[in-house]
Amino acid sequence: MSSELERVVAGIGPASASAVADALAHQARLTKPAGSLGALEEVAVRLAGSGGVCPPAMPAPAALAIFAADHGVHAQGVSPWPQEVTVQMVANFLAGGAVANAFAAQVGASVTVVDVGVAADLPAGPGLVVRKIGYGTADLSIGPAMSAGDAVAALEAGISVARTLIDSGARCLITGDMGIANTTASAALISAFTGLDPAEVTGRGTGIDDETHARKVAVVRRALSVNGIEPGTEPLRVLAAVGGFEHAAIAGFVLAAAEARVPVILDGVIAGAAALTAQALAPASIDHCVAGHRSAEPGHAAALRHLGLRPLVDLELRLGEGTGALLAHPLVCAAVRVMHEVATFDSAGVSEKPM
Ligand SMILES: Cc1cc2ncn([C@H]3O[C@H](COP(=O)(O)O)[C@@H](O)[C@H]3O)c2cc1C
Ligand SMILES: O=C(O)c1cccnc1
Repeated sequence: MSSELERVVAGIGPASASAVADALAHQARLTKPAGSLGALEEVAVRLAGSGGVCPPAMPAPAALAIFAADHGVHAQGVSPWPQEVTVQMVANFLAGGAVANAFAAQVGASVTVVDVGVAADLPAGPGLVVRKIGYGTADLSIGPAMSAGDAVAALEAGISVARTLIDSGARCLITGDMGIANTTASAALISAFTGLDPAEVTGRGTGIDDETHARKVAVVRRALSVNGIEPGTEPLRVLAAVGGFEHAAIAGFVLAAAEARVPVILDGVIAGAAALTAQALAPASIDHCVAGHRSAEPGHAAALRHLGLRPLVDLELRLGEGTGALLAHPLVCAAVRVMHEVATFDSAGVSEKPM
C-alpha cells in the first residue's frame, strides 16, 4: 500500500458507541411511538455514530461525484452499448442533460465529473476533474485489468476528490459512476469479495438477452480463474485484477469520507462493488456509509448483505450515475432533521404510553 492510502486507512475510526447510545436514547424520548420511523431511525442513529455527535450534523450540502472510466472487457461483448457512450455521457453530464443532473437539481446536490480512465481525451472545463489513470482498463478476462500501482493511483484520485469536496463545504458525499461494461467488473468484484458464484451476482446491466448474459457470467468466471482470485486474496490484488478505475476511485472516495467522518450515500451495483473493496481495506469505513437504494442488479443485493446495509429506496432503478443515491438524500436529511426539531414527551407535555 502507498503511504497516502495507508494513512487514510489508519485514520478511519468506527462509529462512536457513545453517540450511538445518545441517539438511541434521544429517539426514545421523541413524540412518536418507539420504532415508528422504521429505517429512518436507523439512519439517524448511524449518522450520529459516524459523526460522533448527537444529534448528527445535517448531511447537507450534498456533493455527487461521477467517476467515469472505460473497460477492456467491453471487447468480450458483455454490454449492448458501444464504448464511446462513456465519453458521450460525460459530455452529457457536463452539459447538464443526464438523469443524474435532473435528480441532483431536484435534491440540491452539486455535480462533479471525474475522468479516471475514459478511453478518449476530454477537454478540461467547469465541472470536470481530470485524474486519468489510463485510457480504459485491460480486458480482465485475459489478465489483470490494471497494475497494482494504477489501482493505488485510482484509489488516491478518489481520496483527493472527496477531500476537495469536503474542504469546499460538502457535508454528505454521493457516489456516481459512468463506464460502459462496468457491471461486468462489478460482478467480478462482488463474487470475489462475497465468495458467491458468478452466476448469482451477474446481472443484465443496461439490458442484455439470455445469450449475452450467459457469456457475461462465463467472462466473470474466467476473470476470477485467469487472475487466480480465491477466497482471501489480498484486496488490492482483487481490485487491480478485476476492478475498474472508477471502482477504485469510488473506494478511495468512501475511505476519505470515512476518515473525515462525513457520511456517504452509496448508489447501485458499481458503488456496492467499490464499497466491498473499501470494506476489505478498512472494515470500519462502512460505518460511515448509507445504502441509498437497491438496484435491480442481483449482485447489488448480495453486496448490501455482505456490507450489512439496508437500502432506503427500492424503485427497481438500474441506471447508476448516482441516481438512486441522490433520491435517498432527502430521506437521510429528514431522518436527521427529526433528531434536531421533533419535541420530546417532556418538552411538549405529551403523555407517555403507560408501562
Ligand atoms: C445511455 C446510458 C447512460 C447511462 N448512465 C449510466 N449507465 C450505466 O450503464 C453502464 C453499465 O452497464 P453495462 O455493464 O451493461 O454496460 C454504466 O455506464 C453505468 O453507469 C448508462 C448506460 C447507458 C447506455
Ligand atoms: O446498479 C446500478 O447502478 C446499475 C445497473 C445497471 C447499469 N448501470 C448501473
